[in-house]
Amino acid sequence: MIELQDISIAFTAKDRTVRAVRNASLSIASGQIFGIVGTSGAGKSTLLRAINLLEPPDSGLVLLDGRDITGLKGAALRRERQKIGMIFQHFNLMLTRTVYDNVAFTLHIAGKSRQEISERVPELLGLVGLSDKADAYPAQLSGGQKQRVGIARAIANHPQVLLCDEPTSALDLETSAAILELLKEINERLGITIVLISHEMSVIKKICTRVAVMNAGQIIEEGEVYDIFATPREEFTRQLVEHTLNLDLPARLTEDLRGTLLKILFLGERAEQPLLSEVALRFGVSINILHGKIEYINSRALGILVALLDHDRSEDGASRLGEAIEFIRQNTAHVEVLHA
Ligand SMILES: Nc1ncnc2c1ncn2[C@@H]1O[C@H](COP(=O)(O)OP(=O)(O)OP(=O)(O)O)[C@@H](O)[C@H]1O
Repeated sequence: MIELQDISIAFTAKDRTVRAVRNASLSIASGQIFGIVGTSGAGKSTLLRAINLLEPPDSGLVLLDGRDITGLKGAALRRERQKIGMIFQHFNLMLTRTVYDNVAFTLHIAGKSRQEISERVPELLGLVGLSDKADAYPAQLSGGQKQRVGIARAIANHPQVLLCDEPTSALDLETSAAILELLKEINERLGITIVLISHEMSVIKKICTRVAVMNAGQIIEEGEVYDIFATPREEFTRQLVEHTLNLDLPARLTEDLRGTLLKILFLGERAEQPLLSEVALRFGVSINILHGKIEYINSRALGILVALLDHDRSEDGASRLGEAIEFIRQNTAHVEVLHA
């Protein structure tokens, strides 16, 4: 369990002080893949680096399994840091050393014998899928392969925790997905707790179970990834989520609309049921679906539809439309009227 209690970190350069992290508190359960998301400059990196005290907090506490490690220095700090591996956006490999030596170096620093190193490095390279690259230099590797070396190095000393600082931001989409899969596998197979920061909600969605949202140095919202996507509380979070779900309609679709345009959210099994055809039959309204998708987040379905409802010109048409919208409201997670 990692606990951050009321962490604040400020940087002063020349006469300017930047309050990078402001009163941030988090509990991260062991075995979890925990995400921290926010736009550039939100303070994510600084908060992540507080966990292994690369960025010692000005105030607040860092607890690892209930032990306060905030004030540790020297050998005691180095011992704690062995329990926390880290990977970086730009990999931070030693360019003049081979893949084998990059990984071996970490083991050497931790005091492992030659024998232990010669057994452990091939095991690690196998785990990250680089058995055939032991003698290659970083310059000979693709971005994804470099990050695999970074991961092998970070988990070499059997850490409890792996900190990931924008681990896929320098990679293309496909490679990024493969690296996230590898991190997931490491979490499941080795039980290592992962804390990952990203500016992309899509990365968080793929791999994390819980997420904290940061804005201007503060944690503004925290919860299960599914819940944050389904019902974000803060406007800032809602915008991040909407951007990821990509529900923008082309302008021409919303010009000269006749009827009521709804955004409807279905959760869990409801996302797979044909509610709208039932509504059309029951209330005699027309339904035109303009946009829709079902996302699966941690294997739970989240359905989103943008639909235009309209009524005929009969006397009770308008009231039937009202009843239809109310029925949808009662049978789905959330209904937003985009245009009436
Ligand atoms: N060593 C430093 N010295 C001075 N200012 C810093 C330092 N490190 C970070 N900052 C400032 O603190 C704020 C938070 O930076 P941080 O890197 O934690 O944000 P971030 O959310 O990780 O963003 P990014 O993804 O762009 O790195 C920014 O305004 C940044 O300029």
